[in-house]
Formats: sequence, structure tokens, C-alpha cells
Amino acid sequence: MTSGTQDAAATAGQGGRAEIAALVDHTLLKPEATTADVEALVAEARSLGVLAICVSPSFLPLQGTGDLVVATVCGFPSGKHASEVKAAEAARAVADGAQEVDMVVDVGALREGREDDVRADVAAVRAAVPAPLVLKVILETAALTDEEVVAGCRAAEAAGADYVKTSTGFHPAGGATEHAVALMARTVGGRLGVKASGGIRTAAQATAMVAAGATRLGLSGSRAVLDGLPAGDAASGGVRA
Ligand SMILES: O=C[C@H](O)COP(=O)(O)O
Repeated sequence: MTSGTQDAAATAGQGGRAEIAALVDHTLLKPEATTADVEALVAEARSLGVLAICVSPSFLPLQGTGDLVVATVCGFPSGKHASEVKAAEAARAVADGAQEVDMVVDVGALREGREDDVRADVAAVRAAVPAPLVLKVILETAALTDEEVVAGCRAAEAAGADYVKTSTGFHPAGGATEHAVALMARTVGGRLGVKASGGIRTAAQATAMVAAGATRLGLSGSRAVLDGLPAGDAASGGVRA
């Protein structure tokens, strides 16, 4: 069972603050981010009770992350890097303490129908990020047709990824949509997780993404999203095992 499947099983039908927080990668990937910004992100992540933080690889290794999962990105944001370069970047990130790596595929390769090349690209990074470390594959769905999204999901699964992920959050065509998340969820059929990211700013958007099939959320604005959700707890029936 993949971690994504475990996420889905643990969160199906959930929508309270704690349940959504448990799906969140609290994210800071802006090029202008400073060490102080990352320290503030980590402190905020701990106070919010999110699952993970996701930062650029140059900030690793990180101190003071406690129980937070440490995630980073690879081949970001264009995906236009040689597979060997992505693999080396991922290997360095793992050596620096990354537990999860979100890689960007060559989006143009998907648009050209080069699914085998995308699979090989993902496989190269997978080799550098062995299980139980987690590999997420960013497809940049706003730049793709449905058929290309499906091909990207197939390539990611064939290469052994744990998640498919909608977006970098940096593409001018946009970020996550319910349509893309639902399509990805149908395609991977619970065998991989689905991470929705890019442009999710409100509680309503976040819950809609989960309802569409997202098992992880990438958010730079986690506080605003979580503050818009009902508290919910085990005693009130807000959490089911
Ligand atoms: O992977 C996560 C994204 O970069 C977050 O995008 P966002 O800043 O639109 O929330």
C-alpha cells in the first residue's frame, strides 16, 4: 500500500480543521525566500499542526522541524532538467534530510506524447528517493490536456511514484482544479496519492479538492485555509480511523 492510499483511507469523508491539516504540505518555494522566512514557516507549520513543510532544496538540512515531515522539490519549477541532474538533486536533498521529494516532469515531453521518456525521468529520481521516502510527481496539469494528464499519471505510476501532483504553483496557466484532481484520482485509482497544489487559498477550495480526490494539499496560505474550517475532533465525531 502506498502512503497515498493510506492517506485516502484515513481521510475519506473528512473536512474538519485537524483532518485537513493532516494533509497539508505547508509550502514556501518563492525564489526570494530567506532563511528567516523558512524559520517562520517551520514555526507556523508546528503551530498549525500540518503534516509537512515543503521548501526549496538549498534550505536543507533544516533544524527544529520536530515531527514535521520535511519535503522539498526537484527540477523545479520548469522540469526542463536532464534526468541525471534531477536524480543528483534529489539524492543531495535526501542526504540533507528530505523525507519527501516533489519532482517536476518535462511537461513538454508529455505534450509531445513521450510518455516513455517521462516514465524514465521519474524512474531516475525514484532511484534516488527510495521507499519509504516519498516521491511526488508534478504534472503541471493546467498546461496539459486530459489525455496528457492521464499519460502523466500512467508514467508516474509505472515508475513507482507515490503521488501525482497537479501543479508547481508557478505556471501562468494556473494551479489545481477540481477537474484535474478528479481525473488524476480516477486514473491512479487509489494506488497512488493525489496532491492538489497551486492557487488553493480558501477552506472551500481545500475541501473541494479533497472531495474531488486529493489526499494531500500543497498550500502556501495554510493559515487562511485552516482558519476557515470547523475545529472538529475525535470526541465530536470529526475523526474516523
Ligand atoms: O507545491 C506547492 C505550491 O507551490 C503552492 O502553491 P500556492 O503558493 O499557490 O499555494
